[in-house]
Amino acid sequence: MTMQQPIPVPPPDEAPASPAEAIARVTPMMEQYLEIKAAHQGLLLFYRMGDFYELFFEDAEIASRTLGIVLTKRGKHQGADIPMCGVPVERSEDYLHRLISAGHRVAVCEQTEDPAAAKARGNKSVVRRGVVRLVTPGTLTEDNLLDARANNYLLAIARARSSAGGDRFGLAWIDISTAEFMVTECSGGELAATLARINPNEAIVTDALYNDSELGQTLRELPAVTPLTRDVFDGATAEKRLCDYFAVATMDGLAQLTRLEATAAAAAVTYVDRTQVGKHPPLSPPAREASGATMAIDPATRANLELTRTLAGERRGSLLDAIDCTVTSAGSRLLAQRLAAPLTDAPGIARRLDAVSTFVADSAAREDIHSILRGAPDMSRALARLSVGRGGPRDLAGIRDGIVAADQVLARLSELDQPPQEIAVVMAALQRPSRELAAEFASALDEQLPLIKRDGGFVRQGYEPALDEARNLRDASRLVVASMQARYADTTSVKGLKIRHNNVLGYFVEVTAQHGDKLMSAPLNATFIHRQTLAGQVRFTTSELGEIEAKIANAGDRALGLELEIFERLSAKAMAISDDLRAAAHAFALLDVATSLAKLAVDDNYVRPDVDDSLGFAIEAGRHPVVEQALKRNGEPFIANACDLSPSPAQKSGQLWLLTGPNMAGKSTFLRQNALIALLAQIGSFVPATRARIGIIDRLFSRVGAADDLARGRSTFMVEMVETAAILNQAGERSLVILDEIGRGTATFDGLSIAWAAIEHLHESNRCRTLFATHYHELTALSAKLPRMFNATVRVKEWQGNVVFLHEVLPGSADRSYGIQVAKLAGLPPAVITRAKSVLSKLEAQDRGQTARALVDDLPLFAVPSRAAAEAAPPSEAELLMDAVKALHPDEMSPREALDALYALKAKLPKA
Ligand SMILES: Nc1ncnc2c1ncn2[C@@H]1O[C@H](COP(=O)(O)OP(=O)(O)OP(=O)(O)O)[C@@H](O)[C@H]1O
Repeated sequence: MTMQQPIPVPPPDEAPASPAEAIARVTPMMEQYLEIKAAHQGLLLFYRMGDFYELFFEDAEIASRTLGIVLTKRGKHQGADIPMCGVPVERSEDYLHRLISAGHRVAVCEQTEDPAAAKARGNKSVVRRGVVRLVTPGTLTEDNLLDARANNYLLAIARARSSAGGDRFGLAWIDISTAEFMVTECSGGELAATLARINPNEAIVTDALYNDSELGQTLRELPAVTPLTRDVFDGATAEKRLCDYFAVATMDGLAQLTRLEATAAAAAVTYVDRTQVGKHPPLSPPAREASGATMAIDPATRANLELTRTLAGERRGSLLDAIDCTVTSAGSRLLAQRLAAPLTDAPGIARRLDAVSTFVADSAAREDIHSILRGAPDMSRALARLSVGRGGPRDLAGIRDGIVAADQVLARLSELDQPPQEIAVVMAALQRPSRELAAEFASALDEQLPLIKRDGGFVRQGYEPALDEARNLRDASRLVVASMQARYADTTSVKGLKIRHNNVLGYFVEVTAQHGDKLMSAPLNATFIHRQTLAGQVRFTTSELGEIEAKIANAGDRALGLELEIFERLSAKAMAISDDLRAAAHAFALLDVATSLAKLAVDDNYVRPDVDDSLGFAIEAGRHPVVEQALKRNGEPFIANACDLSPSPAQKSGQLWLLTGPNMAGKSTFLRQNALIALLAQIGSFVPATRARIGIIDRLFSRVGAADDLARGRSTFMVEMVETAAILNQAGERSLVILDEIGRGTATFDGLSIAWAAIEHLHESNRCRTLFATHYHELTALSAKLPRMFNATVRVKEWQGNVVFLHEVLPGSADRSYGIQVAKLAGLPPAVITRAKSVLSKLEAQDRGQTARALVDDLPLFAVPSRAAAEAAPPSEAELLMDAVKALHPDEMSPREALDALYALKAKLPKA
């Protein structure tokens, strides 16, 4: 989060009295600057001066640091130098992008009058300036400031305090680049997961919330948080502000919002209004997201499962990257949205799966649609730019091409036999935009279009007679200038005479210095009026040239004016049907997602999952979508594994699988793959398995791997425990819980005890479907008492003292971890390996398993179904000695190690 300190603004009416104060006098320009800056505290002010945006004071220091540009000085303020830096207007978007990415907000201040008009008011008048827009991370529309494949959400968070049942939060999020507008309400406990799902680029909150000690931590996880005054979050005026924005008398017809949702929604539109300064980007009416409609996934789980980014922060290697075969930016955004919010209603999931199935079955249709979509433009972002006056001719062309593509897609879809519901909805949406509009745009727009409208040159010849006439006049006059040049060269006998143009003199006659005098003397000086003498050239004008120049300028201005008028007219026509265009754009995105998931299913051999309201979870031959692709690239196979956490008829709750197995065997992969398969199923995707039946999962939890969170002052173990606590406190019967090696980060017995107690809690209280991987083999003994617990292990083979990983998950439990073999593979020095082996054999001789079995018997919590096998007698000294000799590998020992081992063995003998 970034915040700026206010800069010192001088008292306005202070008249300079002493010489010192005279030095400190504020220039009129600085006075204007400070006034504008004072109204935009917390933002960097881009102050337009000619071809540059200048930044002053602390703004200049921040910008020069962030952008790596030179910090200079300009004049003095209160006796001190004013730090300054500037960015050229031409390249300002680049700089804006970097400032926004660094979490800053920028107020763009333009000259709002012609400098000539300011001069006319008096010599010392400053050109009027005003802020034309605020550029903030959550309110961007420019293509090059946005990531085409991700949504750019602004999120407003409103809180209702309650002493009784805990705080409630109203959330409203808007992507002004696509007009999406969503609202929801959640409890304090659900806030972190909801924020992680929405993944906003900027959040706005009240000052009070911003400074709240409890929430501060959660907010700091967000990329940018902007505190605003309370009036923006005023519940009493919320409805009115929403009505004003949507120009309706009541919101009832648009959306049914709770008061808290309306408060957040009103705050969001108020902020949009403020940042766009007077422009009014159209938004869809706020759509209410029912709570519980999507799978809750907390931030740690999202990060651990590497859904959209890997733990290293890369898109490559994430689940999204592995499954994204979309061909349009809007499709890619929709897929990311779906992955962030898997559904929890089985019929909704089935509708999505039906659409995917259609294109799995019909490869030709899938490929045809993909190739049409590949060339289709991003209509929703084009519309958004047009709506705030930042659109260009290519945005109009985008809409034209979008409608043409809609026709092509429709033609192809109508060949399908009985399209399923989602495709029928897509077809209906594609029919909506007016075909006449596309035809008109096609006749109005040229083939080659400039990026910006400012210089004209985008309307097709023949579209508007008045424009053609003005253009002809302008071009004919240019020809006249060319013929004048020939005539003047002739009459003056100066062969090299040229007629040129620049912005200061306009059209002028130019000769080399040696001919200057000739034109300045009679009789030629009656025609040629001297304007400028440079080192090598002399410049003149003539009254005839002046006249023709006026004609050219007039015709040019008129042509440009007409073109801009046409642009506005076409743009208004597009805006008038923006709902239809947006519906068609969304339909493209839906189709892109359905066809690309079908492509993925076919290419990677996925199967349609059965998703229902049971508590079942049965995967046959499941695979990890990301690891499988990585192995495939190296030509290696992925070993498929089954997993069944379904409740048995006798036991109504899901099973808990305890997975033991050597290091590197594939435990983490197995755990994650089952979570990812469930997630894929609930976004409506086929899954990497030969069969999958999944009862809706409402919350997904994972504790996988461990990372320090030093920024938050938490050690690895603390992070692990905080995440485990969240799971034990929140998981319910419909949750899926993935726990990987909890308790690993502390002393063995502490860790074992925590893991032990956590398993009991999950089994008895949470009763959720659970996968639990561990190296504490003692825990397998718990299956004797916990009827829904099932032991599974990953198989390895020992071969010539080495371990071979088979990656097969089977019933049973591992007896050892092969940690030393893995360490050997990793290249630990042989001496260390040998020593570790002898330490291990000693430790193993103490047999922790006994303790575990004893504990199982002693548990006060549960009834013991059957007594465990009688405790084995402790090993004799002779047995210990034999174990130690067995652990020796003479071939791998140096003479020195062998000697040490001999001494060690001797030391083990009972003292005589
Ligand atoms: N089913 C599989 N088929 C093929 N290769 C696999 C499979 N599962 C895992 N692997 C490979 O084995 C490597 C190790 O897997 P993983 O990290 O899941 O092991 P682990 O048992 O969790 O190890 P540790 O206990 O040391 O954390 C993976 O990076 C992957 O390349």
